[in-house]
Amino acid sequence: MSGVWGADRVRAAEDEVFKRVPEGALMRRAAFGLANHAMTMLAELTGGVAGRRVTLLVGAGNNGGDALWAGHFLRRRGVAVEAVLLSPDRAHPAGLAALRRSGGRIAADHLAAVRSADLVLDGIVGLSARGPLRPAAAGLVEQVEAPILAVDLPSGVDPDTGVVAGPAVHADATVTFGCLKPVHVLAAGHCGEIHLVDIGIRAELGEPELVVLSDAEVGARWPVPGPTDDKYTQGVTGIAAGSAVYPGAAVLAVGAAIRATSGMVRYAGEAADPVRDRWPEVVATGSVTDTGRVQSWVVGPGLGTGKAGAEVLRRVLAAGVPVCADADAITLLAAEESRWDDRDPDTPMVLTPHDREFARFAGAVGADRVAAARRAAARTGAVVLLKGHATVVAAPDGRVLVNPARSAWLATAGSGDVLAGLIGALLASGLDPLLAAGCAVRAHEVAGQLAARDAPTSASVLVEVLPEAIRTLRLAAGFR
Ligand SMILES: NC(=O)C1=CN([C@@H]2O[C@H](COP(=O)(O)OP(=O)(O)OC[C@H]3O[C@@H](n4cnc5c(N)ncnc54)[C@H](O)[C@@H]3O)[C@@H](O)[C@H]2O)[C@@H](O)CC1
Ligand SMILES: [K+]
Repeated sequence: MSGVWGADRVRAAEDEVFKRVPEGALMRRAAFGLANHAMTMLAELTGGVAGRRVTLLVGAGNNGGDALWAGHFLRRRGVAVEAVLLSPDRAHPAGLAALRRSGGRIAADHLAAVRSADLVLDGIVGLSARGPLRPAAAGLVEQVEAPILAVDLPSGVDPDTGVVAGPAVHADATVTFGCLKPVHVLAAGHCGEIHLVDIGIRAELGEPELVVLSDAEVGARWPVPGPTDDKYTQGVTGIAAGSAVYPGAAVLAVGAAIRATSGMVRYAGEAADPVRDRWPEVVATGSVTDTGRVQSWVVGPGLGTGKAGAEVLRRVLAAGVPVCADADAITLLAAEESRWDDRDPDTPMVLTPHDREFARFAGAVGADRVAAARRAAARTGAVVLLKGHATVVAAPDGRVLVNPARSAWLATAGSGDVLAGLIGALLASGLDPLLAAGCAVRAHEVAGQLAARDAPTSASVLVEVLPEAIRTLRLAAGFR
């Protein structure tokens, strides 16, 4: 489990450490780790470090200080280092002196320094950054052709929200210090490969603000049958989705639930025939009232937002079992406040909105996606899974899981139906709703990778590769 802490918490932890350790010592430790990664990158990129050139982009604060100190360590290993000082009067004095002592140069011609580099270190701004890159820095970054190693975080990306509101660094790799910050999981695409350098603040950080589940953790939690299990004891998933006009959503959600666990799946709705044709193992009926007992319901995909859909939602919410409400179910809940009352507030619920659906029941998402999801979860008493490139899953008690996307292949029609089916199956197995949603997102993501293999894919293929995705997760957890 990787913990993630915001800028304020990191600063507070650093302040605690400064009571015992001089400020400069922490920075030198950070910069030494940074220089090591720069050396590795240089060696990989150019087959050796002799005669290689590193250019430092140095801003006004300690982030620039890190870059200058790293330049000093690189100089000592024979690398040619040039520093571009974006705010010459405010460049970190000790870092600047160290770089000068070891023979590093201050660039007179900024453009030439950037263009001649084999590797560029982005020390423009770090944790105290506000807003996008300013024009001078943006102009230089645009001219960089060499790989960029971001110091702590890619400059121009908001440290706490990952928002990119204008020009920003697109790093090939990022070396961060002490812990992961929200930018690394919410804007992973701007960070490249992320390396963490320990600077001894972990003990002062306390409980993480966000958590990223690893493949191994998801694999370890994935429900599998034990020797005494039968089809009922593993949890029966009910799927109330699809319609005569839109049977596809039902077929996909049912398929995902079937492949997620070995438990049983029941289907209720107008698409019973196509569902049965595709998935003979499903017990399919026309209506939720005829369905036998289930341990969870998935309601919403392709359901429709008319009277019939509303009645299905009402019955599902009143069933007293965990519910994953997706798509049309969210729209129905948003349309009429009183529909929330059909739910027993103690029964777990997972809502899976994209931004537009979210806005319907909780207001505009805004720049801070984590805060928005947390707010909506607290208000509804449900786990809120806010879809996006990074998926944010918030529990009513304030816990938040984030899944940083590794690609965008999952942005395809029907992908959400598959996710809903997965969540339903994990809820039926008895997993805590936050974990059910978090584990489902991860499996969905891994399935997306396997399905796409660098070419566009489809939701049907996602369902096909689910067993392989679960196998991958379980392998990561050491199950063979
Ligand atoms: N506190 C410490 O001892 C340590 C700090 N570390 C480094 O220090 C960084 C934080 O340093 P600082 O708090 O000095 O702040 P930054 O280096 O992030 O920013 C410095 C200043 O840049 C200006 N600025 C803000 N947004 C800007 C923008 N968009 N464009 C241009 N300028 C902008 C502001 O005046 C800000 O105070 C961390 O990210 C990390 O790299 C590490 O050395 C570890 C130890
Ligand atoms: K930076």
